Amino acid sequence: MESGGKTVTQVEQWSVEDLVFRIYNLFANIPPGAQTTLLELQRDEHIKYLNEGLKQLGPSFVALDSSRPWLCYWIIHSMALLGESLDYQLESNAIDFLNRCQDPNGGFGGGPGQMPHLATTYAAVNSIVTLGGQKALSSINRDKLYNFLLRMKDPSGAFRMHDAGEIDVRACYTAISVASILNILDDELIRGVGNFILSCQTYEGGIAGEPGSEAHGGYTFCGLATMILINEVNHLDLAGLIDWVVFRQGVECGFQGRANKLVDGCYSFWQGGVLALLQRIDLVTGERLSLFDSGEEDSTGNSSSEGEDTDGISSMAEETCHFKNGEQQDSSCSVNYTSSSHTQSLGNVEMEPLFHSLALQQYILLCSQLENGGFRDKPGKPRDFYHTCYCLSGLTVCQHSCSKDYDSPSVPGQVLGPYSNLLEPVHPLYNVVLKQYREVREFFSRS
Ligand SMILES: CC(C)=CCC/C(C)=C/CC/C(C)=C/COP(=O)(O)OP(=O)(O)O
Ligand SMILES: [Zn+2]
Repeated sequence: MESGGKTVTQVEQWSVEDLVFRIYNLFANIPPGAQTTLLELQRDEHIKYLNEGLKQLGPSFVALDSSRPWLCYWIIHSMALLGESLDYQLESNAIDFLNRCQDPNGGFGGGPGQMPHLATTYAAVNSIVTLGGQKALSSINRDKLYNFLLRMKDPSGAFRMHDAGEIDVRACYTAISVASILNILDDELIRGVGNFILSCQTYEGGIAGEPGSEAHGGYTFCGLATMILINEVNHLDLAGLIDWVVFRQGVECGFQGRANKLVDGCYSFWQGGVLALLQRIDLVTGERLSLFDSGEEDSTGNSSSEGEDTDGISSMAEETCHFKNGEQQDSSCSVNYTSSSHTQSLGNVEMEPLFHSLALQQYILLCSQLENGGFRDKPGKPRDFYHTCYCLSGLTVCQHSCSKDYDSPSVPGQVLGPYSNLLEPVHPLYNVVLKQYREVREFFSRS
């Protein structure tokens, strides 16, 4: 087949410029009916690919031996995004397997008997939350997990990935995220984290993994989500952050992770998720940000100070709509950007949607999706479960980017391709599907 002067066999070697050309050509030359087919999410093929992956997670599986909870998360979360439930036996095997990765002194390792690590703890906890139900949720030893988190805390307040391991923004995010979702977050875990993240925001506006390094989308997501979870997001230079991240969406329509690098499907979530969070800061934190800035009282009549307000965390995690004149607006309230604190810090500029969501969906569906299932970084690269998870996560963030709150039905115009492409919504702070997030909040609010 000829397309734009290149044969299909050449497509896999196409450069970024060729990709743009390909996208334009596809839409210029193909009749409107056929365009929809090209943009169709290949649900059945993705589910087949993911199910095959789940079956391989058994004891004979040796690849990525120290990242097996990650494989569980990437596959189980992808299935949940597609609205697909797991086979009963596979689900039960996954719970047992993750339980065997749990260290007797708290936290989860990369496999049974491996030392506990914050990244695999985050992956295991998010997998268990996504599996849901009494058996899965009660398998987490929260007391021991809390002790593990305290052990990972450096005297500076930041976290190490593992015993004697590196201190970085990922470690802070994974620690705070699991503590928050399991309802064990307290002042001691929060102490010093905000200052560490602030020291990682660079002159470019994005956030680096550690002080002095280059801003990167993966760390920027981790840093921003952490600052929201600990109720200190107003300390970041939000105008600089927005400025950095909006320029990471390239002419190819996908996102790059850092300046002067190629776009990659996985940044659809890391960078798209940053924008989803920034757009919703008002929604997730109420008007507390502006109240912090001015030192005024909050809507409940309490004057708040940052860092000590754990109630702010739960109110945010329950997706509180913003309060006006002491009255909580109902769930139909609209997000009023002009009244939000971050627009104040931007000089009251009225905010448009922060990224081109339809264009990003186009990159994900046309360039990252494989017809026979799975997603990849870009054409020419093979599919894998990591990219499948984060391309699907980016897709749902796009589809719900204009919703008033996380689980309002997506506006049809926001879904590129057929409406059957619509995925389950996620809670963007944790990247777990909203339904499962609700279940875990309810489950652990009792204890
Ligand atoms: C929750 C959790 C553990 C999050 C991890 C976040 C994440 C994806 C961090 C990215 C790390 C990084 C610097 C990659 C650069 O890789 P590269 O040089 O191959 O890619 P690039 O050229 O696109 O920058
Ligand atoms: Zn990638």
